[in-house]
Amino acid sequence: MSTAESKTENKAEKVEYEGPAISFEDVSISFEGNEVLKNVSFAIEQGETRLLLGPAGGGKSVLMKLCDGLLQPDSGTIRVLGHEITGMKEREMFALRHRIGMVFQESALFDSMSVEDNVAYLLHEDKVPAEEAHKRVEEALRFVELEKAIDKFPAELSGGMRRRVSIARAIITEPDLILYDSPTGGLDPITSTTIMELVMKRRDVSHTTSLIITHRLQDAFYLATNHYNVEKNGAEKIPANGIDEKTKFLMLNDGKIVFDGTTLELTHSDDPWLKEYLA
Ligand SMILES: Nc1ncnc2c1ncn2[C@@H]1O[C@H](COP(=O)(O)OP(=O)(O)OP(=O)(O)O)[C@@H](O)[C@H]1O
Repeated sequence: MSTAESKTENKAEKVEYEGPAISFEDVSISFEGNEVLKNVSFAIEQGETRLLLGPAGGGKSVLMKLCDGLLQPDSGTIRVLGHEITGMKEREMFALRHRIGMVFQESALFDSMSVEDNVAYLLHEDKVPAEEAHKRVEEALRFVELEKAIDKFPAELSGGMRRRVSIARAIITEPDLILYDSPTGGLDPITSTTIMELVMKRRDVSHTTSLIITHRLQDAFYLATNHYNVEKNGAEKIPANGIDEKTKFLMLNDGKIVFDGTTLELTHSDDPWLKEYLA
């Protein structure tokens, strides 16, 4: 069986669509007169992993919330997974959100629920039978290597474990797109690396399109220069200083796109602002 065939089989309900996974055309949004995104346009192709970087307050989280329909722009057009979501009714957006996994900043788990119920949250909403839900939770927890924590509560987990649970929750519906908002924020460097390995595994094993906000340049370059090795169950440097062709960068500064391109284009850029940011 070819890789493409086995990939389709593994996906619960893969929906085919034309065009990019995400596209923004001339999108602007303000809060109380403060223009946070200014005529932003870009596209993320299907299968791509896009790293979203830039100084604090530049509009990264706002951009991500627009992708999930949690915010609506003042002007411009946003398409996600083949649908125009600008002006979309909440009921339709709700259905589309089942195809989008979101890993929120600081994990955003429900403290009063067990790990199992946190991970199964969307399945319970969809009234998936208990036995099937339990099987899928086990599978998702296996992916993040946290099967043993299934009966624990968030307060009993470390920050890194909570982040793993939130990744398991995001992948439970086998989404076509994953949005990670600062998945390593607040974690120590070693734990951050293990979380980035999971992001890499999702990229290289499931080939899920993703958008990842990160404040840590080293995390971004780790993802751009390593592949996930299934046999070794870990990251491996791409030989000969190679880079992952599907991993690209998007930089936001003060509400404007200041870079949109490949790792090589970024590292070879002569733009003074970029050079200083990367220094
Ligand atoms: N709901 C909101 N109401 C008012 N202002 C908001 C709202 N959401 C975001 N902002 C403002 O938009 C600007 C951009 O915020 P955003 O969180 O997108 O930045 P960011 O690039 O993600 O920053 P960080 O790296 O610190 O997470 C900030 O000035 C913020 O205060």
